[in-house]
This record gives sequence, C-alpha cells and structure tokens, in this order.
Amino acid sequence: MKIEVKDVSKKYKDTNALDNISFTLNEPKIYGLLGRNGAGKTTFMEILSGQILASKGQILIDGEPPFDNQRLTEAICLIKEGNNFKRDLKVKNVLRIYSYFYPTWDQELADELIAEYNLNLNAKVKALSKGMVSALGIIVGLASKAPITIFDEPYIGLDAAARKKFYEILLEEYESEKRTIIFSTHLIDEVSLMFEEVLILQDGKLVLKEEAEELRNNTCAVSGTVQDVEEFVKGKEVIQSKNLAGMMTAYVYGSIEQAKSAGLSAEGIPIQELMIYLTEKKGA
Ligand SMILES: Nc1ncnc2c1ncn2[C@@H]1O[C@H](COP(=O)(O)OP(=O)(O)OP(=O)(O)O)[C@@H](O)[C@H]1O
Repeated sequence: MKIEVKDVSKKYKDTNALDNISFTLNEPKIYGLLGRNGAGKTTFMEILSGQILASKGQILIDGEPPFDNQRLTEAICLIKEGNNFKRDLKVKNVLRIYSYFYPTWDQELADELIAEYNLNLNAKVKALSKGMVSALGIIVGLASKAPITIFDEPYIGLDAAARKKFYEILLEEYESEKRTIIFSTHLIDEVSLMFEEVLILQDGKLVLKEEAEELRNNTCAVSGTVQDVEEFVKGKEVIQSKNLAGMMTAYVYGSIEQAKSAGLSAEGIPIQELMIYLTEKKGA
C-alpha cells in the first residue's frame, strides 16, 4: 500500500511532536523508524494507524485517510510497547478478537508462535509477565498479516533469544509474503540488518530517509591526519567530525573505496552510530 505523508504536524500544547513532515513510502519494505526519545516516532505511528488525527496536514494510504476508515484499519496493525490488550481478557479471547478483526489473519502462524513462545491461552493478560505480554503482541502483529504492520518497541521484557526468534520469524514471513513493516526501536544494532529503508526523526522533523543499502555503501568514517582528512572531505557533506592529537575522524557521505584510494583509513558506520551522529549534528 502506498503511504503519503503530506505536511503533517502534531502539536500537544507547547510541544511540536511532529513538525511539518512529508515523505512517501511507495512499496512494501521493512522500514526502520529511528530517533531519540521524544523524536515523534510513536506520534507518527499513531496517526498512520488512524488512532489519532494530525493537527495539520494528512497521511493518505492508497489515497485515503486512515482515521475512522474501517477498510484501512483492517489493513493496519500497530503493536506498541505495552497496553495493547485489555488486561481482564484471556489470551485465547484476545487472539480470537484479532482473528475476527483482520481479514488476513493467519491462524496457523498464530498457533506456531503460541507454541514457540509457550503462551498459556487460558491465562488473563494481567497475569502474564512483561515478556509474555510482548510475545502476545508479536504474535498478533505477525499473524495479523496486515499489509501495514507497525512495531513500536514491541519486545519489552523479552530476552535476547526470544527477540532473535522474533526477528527470524518476521524475516521468514516477510520473505514469503512482502508487506510494509515499520519497525521502531532503540535496539538498532540488533535489527539494522533487517531494514531496507531507514527514516530518522528528530524533534518532530524528518532528518533522513534513505535506502539502508545506500547508507551502508555511501557513508563512512574516514581517519587520518587533520590535514589529509580535511582535504578529503572538501565539498563533501560531513555528518560529524572529531579531532584528537593531530588526528581526525570524519563521518561523511562518500564510499569507503574512495577514501581508501586517497590513502586514508576508512570503515562503514553502523546505523546506530549514524543515527546518533545525525541527531547530534541537528541538535547542536
Ligand atoms: N498525549 C500527549 N500529550 C502531550 N504530549 C505528548 C503526548 N504524546 C507525545 N507527546 C510529546 O510529543 C513528543 C513526541 O513524543 P513521541 O512519543 O511521539 O516520541 P517517540 O519518538 O516515540 O519517543 P520514545 O522513543 O521515547 O518513545 C514528546 O515530547 C512527548 O512528550
């Protein structure tokens, strides 16, 4: 489904949670939505999923706004960090409700995941551990098979092995049937290899939207003497630079090969670091 974000702002009293952002997501991909605390990620995901309205501008999904739009809400599944489910419901009833709600629901996958995460179907949500509540969210998100599936830090309380399993199943599912997956997380290093496109928000503004492959190939950390590095970065966009004892490291848009052929040492920048440098620069 095509997602068009047109001049969207969201204001809460004095806070501009989103400040005039515009972009288009044209195709099913795994998108990483990144940014520091309070950058506006959750606000964006809530507007996209039709849960709240923008103060200005609009989001269109295949040309229609998602708010109060059943055709679209059946096509979007947002799993948040917590509070996804009524606490007094039994797990089996939560799953039943979602299976009725999503026309694309995959019960076989849900059953497989229930077994994988050892979820007690007769337990009430309020009796589950934090990790188990997250597992329930993950099951709903994956089994919904919603054409737009959004995960907002979905794994609080889940241990590393359970998270790894989640990533594996997510990728398997995605490979067998492409859908738009928007993934917001602070554990960027763990998941960044899954991302096909990365969006970074800062203070409600979009500071980067780029194919992950492009980022990997066209950004690098270049190190050498201050003079050599300064010479190399002339005319290039510098994301961040650091000087120490006559040596300099610059994080730039440019290929590793280009830097190496200029006699400098160069390496790729992990997406997590890139996010930090980009948001430092803009915040400075
Ligand atoms: N319901 C609300 N009422 C008032 N302010 C809000 C509300 N929701 C969000 N905000 C504010 O809007 C800004 C963006 O919040 P948002 O939750 O969208 O950020 P985020 O990027 O998801 O942050 P985090 O990574 O910490 O979850 C923050 O300053 C936040 O305090």
